[in-house]
Amino acid sequence: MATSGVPSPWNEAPLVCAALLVAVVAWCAARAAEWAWLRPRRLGRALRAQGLRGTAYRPISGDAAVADRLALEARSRPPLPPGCHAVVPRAMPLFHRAMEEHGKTSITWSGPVPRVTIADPALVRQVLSNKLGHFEKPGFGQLQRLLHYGVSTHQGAKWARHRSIINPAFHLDKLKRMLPAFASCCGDLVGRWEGLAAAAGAGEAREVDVWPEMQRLTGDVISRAAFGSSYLEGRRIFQLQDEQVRLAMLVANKIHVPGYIMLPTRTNRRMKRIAAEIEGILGGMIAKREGAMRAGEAATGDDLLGLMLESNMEQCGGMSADDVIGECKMFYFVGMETTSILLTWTMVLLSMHPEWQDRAREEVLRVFPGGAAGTTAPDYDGLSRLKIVTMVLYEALRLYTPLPAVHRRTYKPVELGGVRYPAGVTLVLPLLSVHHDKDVWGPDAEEFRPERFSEGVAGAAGGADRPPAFFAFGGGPRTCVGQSFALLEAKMGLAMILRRFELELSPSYSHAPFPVPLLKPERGAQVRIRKLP
Ligand code: HEM
Repeated sequence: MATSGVPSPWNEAPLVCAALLVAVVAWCAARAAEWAWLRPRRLGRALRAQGLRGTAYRPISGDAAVADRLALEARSRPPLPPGCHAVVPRAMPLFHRAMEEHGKTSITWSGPVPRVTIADPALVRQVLSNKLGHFEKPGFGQLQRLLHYGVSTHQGAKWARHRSIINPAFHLDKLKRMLPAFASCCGDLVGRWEGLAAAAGAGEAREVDVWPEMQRLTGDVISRAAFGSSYLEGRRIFQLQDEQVRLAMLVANKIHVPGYIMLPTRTNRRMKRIAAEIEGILGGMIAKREGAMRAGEAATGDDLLGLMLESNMEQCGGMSADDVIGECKMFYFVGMETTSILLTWTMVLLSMHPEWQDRAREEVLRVFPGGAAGTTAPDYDGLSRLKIVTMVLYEALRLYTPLPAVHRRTYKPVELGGVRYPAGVTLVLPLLSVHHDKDVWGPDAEEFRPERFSEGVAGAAGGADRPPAFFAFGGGPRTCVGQSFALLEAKMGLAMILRRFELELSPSYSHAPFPVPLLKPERGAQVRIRKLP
């Protein structure tokens, strides 16, 4: 049988496939070169051409690897003498060196990627306020998405929609309704400490590591405040997330490999199972609440989940069920560790500075009479009258800023402080360094002096005529949503602890602020507690 001379398109198929494959590989290679190699170099050249100088860190790949190396270096560094608050050189050696050598705007390189560190408070404020929309948060990696994915990671319209739904849950009148939950968790902690102190004998001191104690307290507070009566399920989520974070640390230095998280390694599989379990629990809780709300029950409660669902309903369902799950996961992440760090450093500082401990206790006992035996929980009016305690908390936030740095990326070309930045430059705003800057806070910047906040935050950095330079909660539109929540919780905790216990630094305490990624006490926070008569 004769075959026709017309060529079949199928005969060419392998050729076409091969050509397509070559084109795709070439395109990927060009993009990879552009993003991993050429583009960073171009950005670096554009910045250097304008006179910006910087410090190269030994080239290594990936942010997480840098973080690991910094962590190792910090661990090998000797602790600071107790009472020394000059923590920046120990906690942020890379940025500190860059600033010492090149001033308040400098470049740091880890590999070919330039990052500009900006430590001038006026420029920091300008970036955070983002008046013309030139700055965005840098992209978040696969690992971050697995851990939490909420308002703190979203951008643009999605961020604006989520933020407007979440904001009302943190209004003062709503926070006031959460106070009983705060008091009950603080009461549990105080009860446990009384047991420990009683076991030590009357008038005797007992050593506790306040760091895990404060983590437990703030974990309980966020569980109750976020999930109200479903608090025990909330606690389970907290345990799972804790394990998730520990696993995340194991894979952190491999995560820059594209698709790594998809590989079926044992750790990755466990992380995915955890994420699925958390989402299952949260999904069940949310469905139960939504069902109750649809049935017209006033079942939303005074907790964050209920308030968020209420606000979501008012705004005609701006968030999907998955979005609500993401936001709940985020509350744990951003809300728990930060506040526990604040409380831990505050207690360490009050143990180092007994004169301020006495002043704070006197104030607490004056506002909430009844002495160490006082059983009534502090109310909102009383907490808002605690001026000395507030000053102490602000000074702790200044010296031991829980989030030592925040990051932004230029979204469009922008001029800032006389330098023109192309789009795509990562900016590091080292809040901790700004808070320790002697040019801003005066020659006593490294000293614990809560009185600098006696007129509030605005005039704290060198008087009312100087612009504010306190950024512990960030600033601008992306300022911390939970600021009042955290301060109220910290005041409640401190008031209840101070009126019952005296704190002193334990001889076993080693002063080692540890920066990756939040400013934690690396070797614990051992404090001796003594029950007051
Ligand atoms: C002492 C405690 C806290 C400190 C020092 C702190 C600090 C910060 C800082 C510096 C930012 C800005 C990050 C940036 O600009 O990139 C931030 C954002 C945020 N914080 Fe807090 N925070 C604390 C407690 C809390 C609590 C208790 C919650 C919630 C329960 C919370 C929720 C958030 C959220 C949702 C954002 C993201 C806001 C946005 O991007 O629109 N924070 N926090």
